[in-house]
Amino acid sequence: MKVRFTPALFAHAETLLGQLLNFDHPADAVVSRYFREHRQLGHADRGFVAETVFAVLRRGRSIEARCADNLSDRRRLLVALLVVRGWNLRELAPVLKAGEEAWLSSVAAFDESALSPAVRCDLPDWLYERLLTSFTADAIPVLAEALNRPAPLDLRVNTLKTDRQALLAQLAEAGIAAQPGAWSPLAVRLRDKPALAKHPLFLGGAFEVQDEGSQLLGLLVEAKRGEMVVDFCAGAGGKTLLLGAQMRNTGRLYALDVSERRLSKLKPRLARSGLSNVHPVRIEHERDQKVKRMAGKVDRVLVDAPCSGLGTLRRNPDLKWRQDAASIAELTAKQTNILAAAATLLRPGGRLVYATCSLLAEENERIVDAFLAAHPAFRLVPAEQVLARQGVAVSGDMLHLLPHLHDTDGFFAAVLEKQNG
Ligand SMILES: C[S@@+](CC[C@H](N)C(=O)[O-])C[C@H]1O[C@@H](n2cnc3c(N)ncnc32)[C@H](O)[C@@H]1O
Repeated sequence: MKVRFTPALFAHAETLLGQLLNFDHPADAVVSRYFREHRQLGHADRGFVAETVFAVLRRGRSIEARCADNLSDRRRLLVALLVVRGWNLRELAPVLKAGEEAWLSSVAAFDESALSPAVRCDLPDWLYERLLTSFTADAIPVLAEALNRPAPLDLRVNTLKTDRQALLAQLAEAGIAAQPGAWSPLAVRLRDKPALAKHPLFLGGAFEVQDEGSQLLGLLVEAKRGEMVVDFCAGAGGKTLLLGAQMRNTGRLYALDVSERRLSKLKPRLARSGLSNVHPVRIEHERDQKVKRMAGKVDRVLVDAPCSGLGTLRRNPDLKWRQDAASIAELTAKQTNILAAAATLLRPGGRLVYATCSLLAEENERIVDAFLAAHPAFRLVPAEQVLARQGVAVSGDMLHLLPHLHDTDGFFAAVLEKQNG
């Protein structure tokens, strides 16, 4: 749908950007609140405003460099439209003021090659430096380019209600263009971004919205019928729902989280899904008595740990500006403690999957390596073997999903098994 580009619409983007650049709340929450407060904005207007302010968040450093001494929220937006979204001066004309056309022509001719690599990649210096410990200097711009693009919309078919082929046929009938995902046998990728919240297929529980990479983390658990399974950091239950369906709605699946607010978002999703084997449990912290009571009894545990979320920059570009070395250090301490506590739940022979949506080695393999060094009863099971059994061809002992290689969000996962005896 083509938007009617007017000074009034542009002013909405400017006001919203001003709020976002305070960085005091997550960008998606600020955007949702703004749209709730401005209900007169239709679907296309919202799409324009959200995509344009997100373009500024994604490409903030190079946009600032182009603006140089002329920096303002208005100019950030004009540069984002011209350089990031590829609008031309004729398309921008309805909002341009005197002198801005000439200024934008000089901005378009700006030579980025003199900028530092971190600025060219639109990454903060601390993050660029850390990525250099895992990626080559040639790979980081390719990774950054993928992270700076909007994510596609993926669905996970609910196998309790339907199968992928049937869902694809129903979506086609409803005029929604879709294709099977490239990796997950449960995934459907949509061509566009239709509003789905009121769609009968969604309300009937045929699918949930879930990035294809996130689905692979759930598949690594290989939860089976009749088992006792714990989703230790369940949040709003994106992965809980997949685990419950894998268990064919049998056994017991505990959805733990410290946040009542997040767990409460699981309730309507459970109702749609048709699952009745899920038990949401609010815990105070990872050493809660409710956790201790399950020690040694559980077949499988998923630890989808709280993390920097830097693998999700396609959706949450503000995260790179809202974190620093100190917040990462706090997270790694938390991840270490949660993993150690969650591991106590397993029976001998049981399996734990440690997962994050981070790109940083210190939140990922370093946490797992330290855990294995301190817990000789555990061994690493090659992730590629577990996925190959389910028809997924991704290589690596530990799973690294990357937007520039897999066209998913960035994810990490390791499968750990507790030895018998
Ligand atoms: C990455 S999110 C989980 C997302 C969720 N698994 C999903 O697929 O939608 C991490 C979750 O860990 C929770 N968390 C933080 N500290 C925790 C702790 N000590 N024990 C259990 N959960 C915790 C957070 O509230 C958050 O919901």
